[in-house]
Amino acid sequence: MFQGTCSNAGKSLLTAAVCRLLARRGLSVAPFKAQNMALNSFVTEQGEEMGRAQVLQAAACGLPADVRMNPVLLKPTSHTGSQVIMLGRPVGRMRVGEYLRYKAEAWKAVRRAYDELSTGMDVMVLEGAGSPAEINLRAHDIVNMRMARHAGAHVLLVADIDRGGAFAALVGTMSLLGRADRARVAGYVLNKFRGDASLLDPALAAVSRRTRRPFLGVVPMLEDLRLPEEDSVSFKLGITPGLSAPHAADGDAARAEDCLDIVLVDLPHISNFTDLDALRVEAGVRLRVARRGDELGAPDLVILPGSKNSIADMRFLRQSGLAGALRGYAQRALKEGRGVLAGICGGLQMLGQDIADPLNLEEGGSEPGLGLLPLTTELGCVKCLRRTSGRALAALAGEELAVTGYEIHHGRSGPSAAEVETKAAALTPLLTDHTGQALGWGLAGADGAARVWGTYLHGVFDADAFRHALLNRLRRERGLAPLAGAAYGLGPELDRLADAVEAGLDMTAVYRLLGLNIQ
Ligand SMILES: NC(=O)CC[C@H](N)C(=O)O
Repeated sequence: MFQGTCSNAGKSLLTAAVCRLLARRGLSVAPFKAQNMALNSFVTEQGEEMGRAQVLQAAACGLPADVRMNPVLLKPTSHTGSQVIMLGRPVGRMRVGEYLRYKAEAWKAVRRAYDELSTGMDVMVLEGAGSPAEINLRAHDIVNMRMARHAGAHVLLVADIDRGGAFAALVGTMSLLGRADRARVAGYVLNKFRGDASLLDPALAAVSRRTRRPFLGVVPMLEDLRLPEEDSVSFKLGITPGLSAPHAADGDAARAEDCLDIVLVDLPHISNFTDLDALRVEAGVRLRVARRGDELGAPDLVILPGSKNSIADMRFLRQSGLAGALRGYAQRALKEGRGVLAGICGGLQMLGQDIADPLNLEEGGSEPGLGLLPLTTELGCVKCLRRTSGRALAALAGEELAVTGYEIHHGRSGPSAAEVETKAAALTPLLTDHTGQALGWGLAGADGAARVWGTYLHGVFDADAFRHALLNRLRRERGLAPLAGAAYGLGPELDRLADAVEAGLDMTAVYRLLGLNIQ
C-alpha cells in the first residue's frame, strides 16, 4: 500500500505504475482506494461513478473500471460539505459532522468492496489518502492505516521531495504513528526528485538509521506524462495563466504563432477537467487558463468546463469579469466567423439563460446564466450517470463524426420558455446520442459553423477523428496548415510511467514484500 507524507505526493501514479508492472508479469492485480475526495470522476460501463485515479489504475491492470476499487467518493460542493457517492451512487450531500456519523456504514461498505474485489486476485495495490499522521483524523480513518490493517498490507511511505521537507516529513510521520502502524511501514519512496541522486545518499542513510527503514526507491519527477489527473492540485500548478501545457506534444519547440491558442476557464468548483487531456496530447496546441476577464484574450477556442456547483461558479464568472469577456468573445465569434466557445456539462448550463437548484443539491436558489444559448437548466434529484456515444453534427467540426464519453449531472437542460413560445433563434441540437436524443446545442454563425455550443458529454474531445477535424477547422480559420494529429490513448503512456518507476523503485524488494518469487 502506498501512503503519503502529504497530499499529492504522487501515490496515485506510483500505484498505477506498480499495477502495470505486476500486470506485465502476468499477475492478476487490482487497485483499491477506500475513499477519494475529488471532482474528477468517471462513469463505469454500469453507469456508476468513481474516482478517476482508480480508473487509470484499473486500465494499468488491464481491467475495466469497477466501483469496488473506490467505494467512497466525496465530491466537495463547498468548504464544509460534499456529495457522498457510495459504490457509484450518490447518497446525499453531507456536512463534515453528518459524514462522520455516517462513517461506520461507509467503513462496512469499504470492507465488503475490498473483500469481494480481492477474492481471486494475485495482488491488490492499495492507495491511502493525505497522510496517515494527520492525528486529528485518525479516530475516523477508513482509508490509511485502518485499511492497511484490514488488508494486511505492507506500507510504503511516499514523500514528495519537490515540495521540500521530505526527510522531516518521513521522520515526523513515523514518530506520530502508533507502534503497530509503524511496524507496517516497510520502507520509503522519495518521489518527484530532480537532480543528482548520489547527492542524496547521506540524507537517505541518516533517515534510515534514525527510523530503521530502508529507502526502496528514488523516483524522478516525471514531466509531460499524458495521463488524467485525479484532483485539481497538480492541474492548477501544471497550467498557469499565460503558460502552455507542459504536455503539448511538441511543447516548447513549436512557435506560439503556429499553435492554436486554447483557453480553459478555471472555475472554483471545476470538475472533470480531464476533458482537456485529449487536447493536451496534440502538437500545435497551446493551452492556457483564464481566471479573470482580462486574461481571456482572443483565443481560437475557449472551453467552459464542468462544475460541481454551477450556480456558485456562474457568480464567480460575473465577479471575475469573465462573464462580460465571454459574452463579448462569443458575439464576436458569431459575427466575424472566427473562434469557438464550448461549454461542457456545468459549462453548458452556464451558457444558458438560467440555472435553478430548487432541491438545494449544490448551492440552492437560481442564477441567470450567460444568456448565450436559449436554454434553461434545473437540477433534479435524479443524477444522470451513463457512458454515452453519439454523433457530432457537421456544424461542429465540418463533417458528422462519432463522439464518445460519459455523463455526470443532476441538471436537465432544454429550450427556455421564451424559446418555446417564439420558436425564434432555433436552439439547434448539435450533438445527439445513439438514440438520436440531443446531447448538446449551439448557435452557428453565417457560415453554418457552430460558434457557441455546449454539451453534457464529458470526454467530447477524446475521439481522435472528431478532435482532429475540429482543431483543423480552427487552424484553417487562422490560416495555419492542418496537422495529422496524435492518437489519444492511455496504454503507451502507462508503459512509459511503469518503465520510469521501475528504473527508480527497487521492484525486487517490492516483489519480496508481496511474497512473489520474481527477480
Ligand atoms: N459535471 C458537471 O459539470 C455537473 C454539472 C452540474 N453540477 C450538475 O450536476 O448538473
